[in-house]
Amino acid sequence: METNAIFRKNYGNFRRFFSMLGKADLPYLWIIGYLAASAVIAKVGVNTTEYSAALFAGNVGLTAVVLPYFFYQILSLVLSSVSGLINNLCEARMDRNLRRMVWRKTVSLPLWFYENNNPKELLSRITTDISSISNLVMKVFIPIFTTAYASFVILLKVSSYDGALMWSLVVALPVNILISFILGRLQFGVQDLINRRNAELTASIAERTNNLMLIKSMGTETKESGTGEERMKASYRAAGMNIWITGLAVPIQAIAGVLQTIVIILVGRGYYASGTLSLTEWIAYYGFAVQLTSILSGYCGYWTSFKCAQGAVDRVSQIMAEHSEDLGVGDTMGSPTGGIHFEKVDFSFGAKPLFQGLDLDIPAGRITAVVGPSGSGKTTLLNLIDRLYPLDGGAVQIGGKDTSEYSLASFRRALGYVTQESVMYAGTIRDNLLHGLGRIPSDEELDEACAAVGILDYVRCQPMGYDAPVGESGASLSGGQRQRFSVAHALLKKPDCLLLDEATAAMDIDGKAGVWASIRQVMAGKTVVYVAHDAQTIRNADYLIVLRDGRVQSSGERDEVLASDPFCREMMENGEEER
Ligand SMILES: Nc1ncnc2c1ncn2[C@@H]1O[C@H](COP(=O)(O)OP(=O)(O)OP(=O)(O)O)[C@@H](O)[C@H]1O
Repeated sequence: METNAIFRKNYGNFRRFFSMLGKADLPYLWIIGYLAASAVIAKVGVNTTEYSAALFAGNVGLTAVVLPYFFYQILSLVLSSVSGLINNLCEARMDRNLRRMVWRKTVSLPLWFYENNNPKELLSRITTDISSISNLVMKVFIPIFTTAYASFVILLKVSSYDGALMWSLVVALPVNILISFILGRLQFGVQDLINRRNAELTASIAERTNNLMLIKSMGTETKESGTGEERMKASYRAAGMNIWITGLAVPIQAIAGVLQTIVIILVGRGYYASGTLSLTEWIAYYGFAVQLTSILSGYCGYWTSFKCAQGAVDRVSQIMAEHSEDLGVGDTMGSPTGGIHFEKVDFSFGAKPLFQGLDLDIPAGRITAVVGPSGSGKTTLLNLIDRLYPLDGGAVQIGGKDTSEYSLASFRRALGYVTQESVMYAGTIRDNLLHGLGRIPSDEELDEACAAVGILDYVRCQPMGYDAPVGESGASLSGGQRQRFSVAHALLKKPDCLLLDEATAAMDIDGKAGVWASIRQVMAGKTVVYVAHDAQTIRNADYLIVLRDGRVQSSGERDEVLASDPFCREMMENGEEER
């Protein structure tokens, strides 16, 4: 958690928060509507209180008191319902707009950002944190203004009875604020603990349900259920503390309210007894005092919500402050001619250097395999060609031109990349094959691509054909089938340069041979770079590069390197033995 830069506690950065709100296309007109309705409600509330005071003081004139009282009561009710509705609508719209903005930002962030930040935590930024922020704005910030205005209207009215009388309402203010502050801090502390305990419980359960197969095969069910129960107990203890503190807060606030009422009654009684206040004013004064007390006790809740949302504000505004990848800036990449050249490339993951001054040539129009021991930098090499990470130094060139001069969008369109994971989305086979293609190929073309990778028979066996669902992340497919669809998808893209990271590793021997024959045919005359791990796959290459510890150990024509490089010789010998 400490390594997670964006989740560092950095309270108080409200400049970033307001700049984020400024970009969120907030429903300003609705907010203004809400503020206007609240201002009218404050005024109407004063009238309602005064007419009800007159009524209870015995003035029961139908047109002078009773009808206006009904009118203001109904108006107040209608306006309160409308303003409540507007507030909720504003909050929902704000949720939507903020989520849209943060999601757009999130997908445009560079890859390293996701590696430095836990993706599961990022999900909760877009869901829970944004809800807290919308709630903070609509249920705390804006009501602070509206209730402050309502208090001001009440105080103004009371001061119109007698200037000094107003101070009797204000005198209890510091005590109320202090109580709100202390209770708010306590409640925030416990709420924060509950959130952390619940997050730990959720993460623990999610991790274990994802690894049920491992738990069962290791026979650790009892141990794991004990771990889950410990987390549940911790969560229960935090909830218990919350119940006690809330239970304590209610009588404390009630006692503070009673004390204030005593002050109000004693002061008001004196004014009434001396004839400074009429009976109607005395009742109205009491009504205003009760309203003001209830407004002030609401500030305790504002404080808690504010403190709870502060972390969310900080986390989300830090995401928004990150630099996005600029997809459109640079030259448009046409069909690259010429090989790939690494010119004194430096690259490190954090403080750990991987490539230092790496020089490397990958010939154009040929198939090049990158081999080497685990951790030697093969995958990273492909990632750097695809510009998934920024270089620390040096340049990667294609056809003599620095790849960073091309716009990312056109560059990545020209390249096809099948990664180690063969990522698939929950959708249909067609959705996955068409994903990001920017065109809709005919079924014949889909058939051709699927036949090339030996998966057409599988598609034809599906009652829904290309419209058959593949399950969450392609869960209803085998690893080899996912790889075949991923290669088919890359071939449909018709790339000028194809990168494959162990893209056939999960296929059987015959399957691999068929797929490689198709790749050779479809990519004839174009550049293919792939990571190979076994003796069979390595034979598909024309050219070989052997990496070791981030350096090129050997490179050259396949047969020459196979004969001379000790790592390749060992790999081939092991491969022969396995046959
Ligand atoms: N996201 C990352 N953050 C930190 N270090 C990383 C990251 N990705 C890779 N590395 C490190 O960089 C080195 C090279 O990793 P890379 O995945 O490129 O190796 P590889 O040769 O493809 O390995 P394998 O054959 O096991 O897939 C390794 O030491 C690895 O631990």
